[in-house]
Amino acid sequence: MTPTLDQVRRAPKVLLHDHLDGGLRPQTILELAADSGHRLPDLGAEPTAESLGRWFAEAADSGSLVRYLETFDHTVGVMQTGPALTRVARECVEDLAADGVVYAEIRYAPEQHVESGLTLEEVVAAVQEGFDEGVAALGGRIVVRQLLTAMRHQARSMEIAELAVAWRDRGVAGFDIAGAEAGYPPTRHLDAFEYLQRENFHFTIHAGEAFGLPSIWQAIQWCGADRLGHGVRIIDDVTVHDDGSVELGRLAAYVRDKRIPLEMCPWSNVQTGAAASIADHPIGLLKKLRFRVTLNTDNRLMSKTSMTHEMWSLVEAFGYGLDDLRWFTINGMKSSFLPFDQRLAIIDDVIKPAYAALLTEAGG
Ligand SMILES: O=c1[nH]cnc2c1ncn2[C@H]1C[C@H](O)[C@@H](CO)O1
Ligand SMILES: [Zn+2]
Repeated sequence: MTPTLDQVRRAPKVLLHDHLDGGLRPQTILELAADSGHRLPDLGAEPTAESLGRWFAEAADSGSLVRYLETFDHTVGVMQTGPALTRVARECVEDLAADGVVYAEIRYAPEQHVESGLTLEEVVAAVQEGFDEGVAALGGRIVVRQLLTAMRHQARSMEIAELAVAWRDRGVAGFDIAGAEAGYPPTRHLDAFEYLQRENFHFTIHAGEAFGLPSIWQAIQWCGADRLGHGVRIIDDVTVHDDGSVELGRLAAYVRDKRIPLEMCPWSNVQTGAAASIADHPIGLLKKLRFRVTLNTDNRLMSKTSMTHEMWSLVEAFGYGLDDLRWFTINGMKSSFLPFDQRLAIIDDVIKPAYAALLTEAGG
């Protein structure tokens, strides 16, 4: 049964892959740029929230991850003070809650926010302050955790991993590496991943987005990633025969057997050229094959998206019903870096009852 857009809006959502510096409100960027003197891109006329938002989406719509990433200069550029980081973090929580998100893990790279003299510690504290303010203002309707990202072309991953562990009981649930994938394999940061494993901590790795199976293989078999950021290229290890039968290669079989979560971000992949369109996105087949697929936004500003938009696009492209959206949502919650009892509580007390009510309303 096809849900209405309004039902999708109201459905509870879980978001594991969303970049803090990829989700700013355009109006906030304008105001923070005016405060800080950061030079925004030349739009030919005085920028408005609308024209700036359009610029991000168009510039990011490049077919290349490297060019997509260039737009972040103008979000990271205005996130260099404590108050700016706190504001962006608070607004992020407000926007996600308004979109129906009940649990979110938000990532960013602390090392990119020290240009004006903040310490790494101060960066994490400022973001946490914004999350706490946002969650408190919403009466705890949403649970939010930080993931600390290290940039894969830099050499600070060990330091960031230690920072994440130091904050593990104060709002940081995990670690990640991001940035241009080709030329920067996950094994470059093996020491950081080994450290995190020794600390019994959690991490995900952006892998299989702009680069293929070797990146996914390294992330899992060398680095021990709990989850894969994107992981779309796992489809290269899946063969569909003429008679419709499907054969999994060794790596794809391992990922499915071990229930390794794929943090899929369909619209981001269309923009960077990792998928030709939503209808052609491997998420359709991977879901059918029962991989542990989760649905995410990646960068709400650059991809002009939201969880509602991602879900609605899948409803339109694949005819998904509320039961399919519930499956993605529960997969997301099962795959989160929260302690098991807290995951279960959100599934049993929040997600299941809300979907049951929606299904009853939809007559199913
Ligand atoms: O989809 C992505 N792939 C790789 N890196 C990404 C993606 N989206 C954002 N980033 C980078 C740019 C940000 O500045 C950084 C930290 O959030 O992570
Ligand atoms: Zn990402």
